[in-house]
Amino acid sequence: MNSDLARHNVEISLEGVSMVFGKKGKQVVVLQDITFDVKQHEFVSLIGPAGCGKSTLLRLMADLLQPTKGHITIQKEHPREVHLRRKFGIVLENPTLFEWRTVRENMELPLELIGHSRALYKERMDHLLDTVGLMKFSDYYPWQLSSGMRIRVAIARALSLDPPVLFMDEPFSALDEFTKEKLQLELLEIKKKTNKTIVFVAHRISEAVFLSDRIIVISAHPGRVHSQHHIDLGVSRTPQTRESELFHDLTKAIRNCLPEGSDAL
Ligand SMILES: Nc1ncnc2c1ncn2[C@@H]1O[C@H](COP(=O)(O)OP(=O)(O)OP(=O)(O)O)[C@@H](O)[C@H]1O
Repeated sequence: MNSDLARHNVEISLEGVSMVFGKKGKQVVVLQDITFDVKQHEFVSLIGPAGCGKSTLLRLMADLLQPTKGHITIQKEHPREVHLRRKFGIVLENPTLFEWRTVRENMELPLELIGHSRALYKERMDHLLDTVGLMKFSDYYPWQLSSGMRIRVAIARALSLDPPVLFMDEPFSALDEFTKEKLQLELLEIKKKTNKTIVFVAHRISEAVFLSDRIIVISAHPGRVHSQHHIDLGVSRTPQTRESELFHDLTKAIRNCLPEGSDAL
């Protein structure tokens, strides 16, 4: 691919991004000189030792924080502009659902916030409910759902305005191993159906390898891009993919990049 074409495909771009927390005299440089691109429709995971700044990096991209230095663009625009036009969705760890609203009503919340008629979007909501496998549960309340189903509602809510980009911060970390693996497979299905660009803060190396097209390893103190790894496991990943030699080799290669004792195992 020539460089013009490669640039044309860029969805998110970070250039020389640094983040310093604290006031003068007691400043902590959390991220330093971070530069990378995320291509349209790519699934990119961030991984690194605890406290290296992965969530901070995601929050900078999602306009929840402003960088001390450097530039971030999404589709060549400032994240603020993109945020205002609701062109990305976010799913955080332990997402909050409104317990007095049904699954469908929780998903409709972003539409209501910008004054869209719910009736007009019924078809889209039906389609989304189908995409996340919750059609039969649309009238359930959050307290009637399993933890995995609650996360599926949060993903559907983040996609309700059909944004091209989805940011996810360790969305599965609180789930048991069985539910986590099921949700990872479902997320790949959702990705296939919706073709979103996804930036995902991963809890485990194996999770990042299973889900991603590319993994960016962040080193700590300060957080910098340590290395990037293309994950050539193809588009049709199944539970058997986790048993393959390539999967084990990729996981091992990334583990070897992380300092000993990192909790991202
Ligand atoms: N608003 C803030 N003010 C001051 N320091 C902060 C703030 N947000 C994050 N930090 C600090 O920045 C560092 C990076 O935090 P961050 O949550 O981004 O790391 P992380 O890699 O996502 O960690 P984990 O893997 O444990 O979730 C930590 O030392 C944290 O204490």
